[in-house]
Amino acid sequence: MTATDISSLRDLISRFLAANGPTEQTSIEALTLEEGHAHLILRTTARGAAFLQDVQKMLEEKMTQHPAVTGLTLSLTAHRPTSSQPRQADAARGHRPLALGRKPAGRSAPPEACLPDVKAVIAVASGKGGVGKSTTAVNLACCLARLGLRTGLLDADIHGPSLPHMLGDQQKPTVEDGRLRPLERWGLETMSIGYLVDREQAMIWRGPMVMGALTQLMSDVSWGTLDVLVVDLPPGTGDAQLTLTRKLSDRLKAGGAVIVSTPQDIALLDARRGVTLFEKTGTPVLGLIENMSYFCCPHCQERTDLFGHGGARKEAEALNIPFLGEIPLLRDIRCSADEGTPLVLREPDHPASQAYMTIARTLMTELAARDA
Ligand SMILES: Nc1ncnc2c1ncn2[C@@H]1O[C@H](COP(=O)(O)OP(=O)(O)OP(=O)(O)O)[C@@H](O)[C@H]1O
Repeated sequence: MTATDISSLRDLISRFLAANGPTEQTSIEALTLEEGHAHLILRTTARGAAFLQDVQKMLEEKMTQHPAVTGLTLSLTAHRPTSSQPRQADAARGHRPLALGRKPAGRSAPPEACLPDVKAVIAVASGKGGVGKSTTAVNLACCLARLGLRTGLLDADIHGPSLPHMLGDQQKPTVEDGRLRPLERWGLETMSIGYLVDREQAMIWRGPMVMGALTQLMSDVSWGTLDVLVVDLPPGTGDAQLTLTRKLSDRLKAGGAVIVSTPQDIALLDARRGVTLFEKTGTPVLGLIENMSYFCCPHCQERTDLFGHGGARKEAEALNIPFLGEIPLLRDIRCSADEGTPLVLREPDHPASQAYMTIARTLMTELAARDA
């Protein structure tokens, strides 16, 4: 080992942190090199730790490409959070190292158990945007709460959070004991990035920032004990969805994914991609919902199949997954979402509310079967 090796290694780490941020919160606490084995301790904040967990593997790979490095031990220490600062998951409290111990270079530590007091997660997904995924997630979560389950609702759509609007809540969450308290709304524990930052601000976040924010919404929120957490995933089947599904994989095994689609061929094609994504990550698919299934004229009640009809049922059969039900395209559903009171609460006897309730009962039965 030479002083030049240490110095060039230090440079490499600093450049990596500058490129993958947040540098203002992360510094090299210690770096040693003994017979080719590098020991690196990074000091960071709760927010920095969340980012670093996502880029840790890349950093390890970069370091082991350095000619003087044959092995690596990487530890993170977190600053003790102040009362106004949300903290990273339990393992990062105080100065306790996040990832300790020798491990082969290039291998990440096993992920922390995410949401330890949440029994099951139901991820509501769609292959494309605008098909009514959030509307479905909100109404289903309210139904599950009405059925007696302790239910949470997490808006994981960082680029287009709609929960504050759909739940009619513009408050800011408070911080208690270093963690964000979910907002209690309509009997649900709820959290959304939309409660914390301006929509425009979150819109421009790039990949690592999005993943950092998502990690914090799961780990730095005192969700408490929940029977089920409904997660409104971002639309599409990209990296964010894949990473989230992997992070939640434990809890998703006790729950699963619900895919929302409209009846059109193009939307169904995207829904098929969604099924493939969940199969890839070993997430059980609870089924497919056809939203905007048909239009009912509010005046004469005549039914029109605007986008065709029954496509999702056929697609579900072809994919060998359950078909959970159909929700009509209704002005009442749109209006109640815009007014901040989900239809199932505003008009529980409405036929569409009953359709949501039937789907929620099927989901609850499925969760109970997994729990048995
Ligand atoms: N069944 C329905 N009948 C009438 N309007 C609906 C229905 N489902 C959703 N909508 C309306 O369609 C619009 C889009 O819905 P929503 O935000 O739930 O879609 P999304 O798939 O979550 O979109 P994205 O994820 O791209 O933001 C909203 O105005 C919502 O009120």
